[in-house]
Amino acid sequence: MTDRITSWHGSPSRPLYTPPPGAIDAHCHVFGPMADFPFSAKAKYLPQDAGPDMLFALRDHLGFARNVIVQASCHGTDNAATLDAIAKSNGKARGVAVVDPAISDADLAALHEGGIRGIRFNFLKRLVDDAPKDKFLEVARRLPAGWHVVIYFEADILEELRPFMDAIPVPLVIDHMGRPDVTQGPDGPDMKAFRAFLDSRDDIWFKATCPDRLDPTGDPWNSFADAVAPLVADYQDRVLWGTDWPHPNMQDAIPDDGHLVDMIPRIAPTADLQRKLLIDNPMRLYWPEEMRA
Ligand SMILES: O=C(O)/C=C(\CC(=O)C(=O)O)C(=O)O
Repeated sequence: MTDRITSWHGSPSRPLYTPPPGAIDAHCHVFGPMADFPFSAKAKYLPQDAGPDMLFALRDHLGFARNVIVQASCHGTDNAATLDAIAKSNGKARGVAVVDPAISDADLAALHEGGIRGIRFNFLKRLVDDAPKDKFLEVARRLPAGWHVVIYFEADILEELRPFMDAIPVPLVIDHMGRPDVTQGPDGPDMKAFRAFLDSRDDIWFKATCPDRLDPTGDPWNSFADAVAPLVADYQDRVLWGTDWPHPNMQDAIPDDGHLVDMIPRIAPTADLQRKLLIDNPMRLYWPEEMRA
């Protein structure tokens, strides 16, 4: 691994769709800057810098108000870059950390202070060397109050992960719907299995994200729109949306972020659905104190 890669669009279009005021991009990342926050020795990709200034400029360009920054695997379990971006956001960002499962309770509390509200378990073999379920469960059982667990896996291991996920005692948020094959359509086996999983607990949330990763037909990602719109309609109180900027590992098919935003009205066609997807749902997970006010 030598060359640093660029996986994001240099001049994304302005979306045709205007998000409602207060809209939240609930899945994005920061990379570095490397001089301040070196990448992990175990990183599977080495990106160019994509720090908080760039993220917040994109947020404004696309018409969003807040970000949820998810620790990317290239930073390993050192959450300093994510915490730095949250600290620079003037309260407009919160985050999801990746931790060493042996983390102390005091360090978890410090992450909470820094704006973290969940931890991520990544089961993609191309991104992480190992994913120790027993240790993950142990830390999931002692998270600060109100936190959740984000899980990233591909559709072919959903069933295998079920006993593990069933044992996690806090809400689950599934990245990119567990990467279904969207070309199977809304009633295909992958979507059916994911729906059965969602039906097993009412505290499983998911991100209706990443048409660029999931739809091989390419922009405008019609298969994604067809497969995902019914899921959003049927589980409208537990779905989130995000850009996935800076699109780790997408250097060979970089999406235009403006076009990604234009997917929103196709999967959430009414103002009511859009408010839930972009504001109410992410606020409940990441800024619950403002919901109670
Ligand atoms: O971030 C994503 O949405 C997806 C990723 C990267 C990733 O998860 C990570 O680096 O932690 C992927 O599929 O390569």
